[in-house]
Amino acid sequence: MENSTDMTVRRYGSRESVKHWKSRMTDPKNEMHYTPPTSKQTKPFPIRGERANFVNKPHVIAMVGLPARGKTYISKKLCRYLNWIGINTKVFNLGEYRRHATTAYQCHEFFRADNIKAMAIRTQCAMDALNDVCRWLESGDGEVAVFDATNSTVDRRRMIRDIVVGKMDYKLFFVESVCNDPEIVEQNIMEVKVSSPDYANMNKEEVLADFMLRIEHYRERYEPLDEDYETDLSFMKIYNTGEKVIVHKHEGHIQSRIVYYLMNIHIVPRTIYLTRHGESMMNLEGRIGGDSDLSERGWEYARALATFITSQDIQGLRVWTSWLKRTIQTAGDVEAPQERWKALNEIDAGICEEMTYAEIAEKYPTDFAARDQNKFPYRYPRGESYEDLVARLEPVIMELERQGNVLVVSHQAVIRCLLAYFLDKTSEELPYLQVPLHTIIKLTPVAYGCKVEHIRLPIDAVDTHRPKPKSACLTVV
Ligand SMILES: O=P(O)(O)OC[C@H]1O[C@@](CO)(OP(=O)(O)O)[C@@H](O)[C@@H]1O
Repeated sequence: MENSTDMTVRRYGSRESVKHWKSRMTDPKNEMHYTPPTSKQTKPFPIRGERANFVNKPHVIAMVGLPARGKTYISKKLCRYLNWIGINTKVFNLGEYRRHATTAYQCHEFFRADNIKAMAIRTQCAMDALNDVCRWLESGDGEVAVFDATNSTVDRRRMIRDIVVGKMDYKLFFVESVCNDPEIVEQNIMEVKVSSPDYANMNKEEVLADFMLRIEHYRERYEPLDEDYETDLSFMKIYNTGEKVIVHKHEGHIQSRIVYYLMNIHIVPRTIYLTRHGESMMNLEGRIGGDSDLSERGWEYARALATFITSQDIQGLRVWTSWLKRTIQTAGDVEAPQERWKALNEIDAGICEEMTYAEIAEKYPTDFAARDQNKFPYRYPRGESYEDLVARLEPVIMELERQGNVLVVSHQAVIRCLLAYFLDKTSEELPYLQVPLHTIIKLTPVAYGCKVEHIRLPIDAVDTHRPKPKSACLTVV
């Protein structure tokens, strides 16, 4: 899956915190107390669901570790998570700068410690990447930049600290991935390095041999992070993909969240199955929310789902449903341990619960138009927004990251939020993701992303998807 670097799309979080921090740094009159930004008041309509800002000083997360230790995997995953919770994050991968600055990769010799010419290019690339990191954070667009490189010597980390902390006064947190299990390293090389542009013309065996030598060149100079030596640095060290974790001097909310998240992820292969409940009585009437029973066809789907799951013979499967009848009925015949999560309940439509879209448009035309204009932050009066839902679902994501095979039976809006996390979708795309009834969405982790399969079971159902109107002003029901 591609890492999202699209800066034109505003992610869930507000950038006001960073802009405000910048103005504080540049305005000599400014005291250290916080003045809320005023620009929110000029938005086209009040964004009632806007979440609290998390980041009031830009952060650089710098990876550390020998090649093939999962640094890029961690960087991309962390970036996806932070964007999903509303913190605008981007990965800067040093390998890409190096490929850009050099002609086609020849072999491991390029990485020898005594290759002076190559070393000069590599140092320049690191400076260029860091420059871009700082420019991006300075522009106010970004909140967290992940610097994906080996950063494997004390000297390199000192240079990063001098620029990031000394010059820019940003926060800096190092994440080191240590792996001494040769099987994991080899698996990593075979899964991701063989398809690297560096190795376009080599077969798998040649790639493995070359990459092992590349690692040896790095190992000659490798200086792992050490709390007794680099005493001032904030960092965490992850051993063997999470077997052990050490945290040193982490500071503040954002670093705590990063530590907690990275402590929960694992790389054991598994599959996540997402499905909505079977068609409900309210779906048949075109009504949103409520707690109705399944329709005749919904019950049929429940039976077909159980048969499908049995046919897949999924090891250690767990089933999670919401607290609402339609999901519990749908999962009823599935033979696996079941858990009910209130957090998986459908979006609370507040005063619009159990109404049809046409009724809402007639009774609350202003609200209806506001939702069409900007669906993600729109909060139903006395109900929830998609943005609220993402916050409510964070513990579910964290637990999904810890688990093996799971079948989640939930609702249209909830599954959109979960899908957005796994597929790295923006807040604009999220509320319009297609989650049809009577369809199982199978997610299998591959390399840096997820493979998605839609398995439609052959039982008819109504279509509850309401697409984004062409013009938000001309709302058509
Ligand atoms: O955000 P929109 O597109 O309105 O979709 C969410 C709606 O989907 C529905 C069906 O219309 O979900 P579900 O049937 O999965 O419980 C409503 O309950 C919910 O309000």
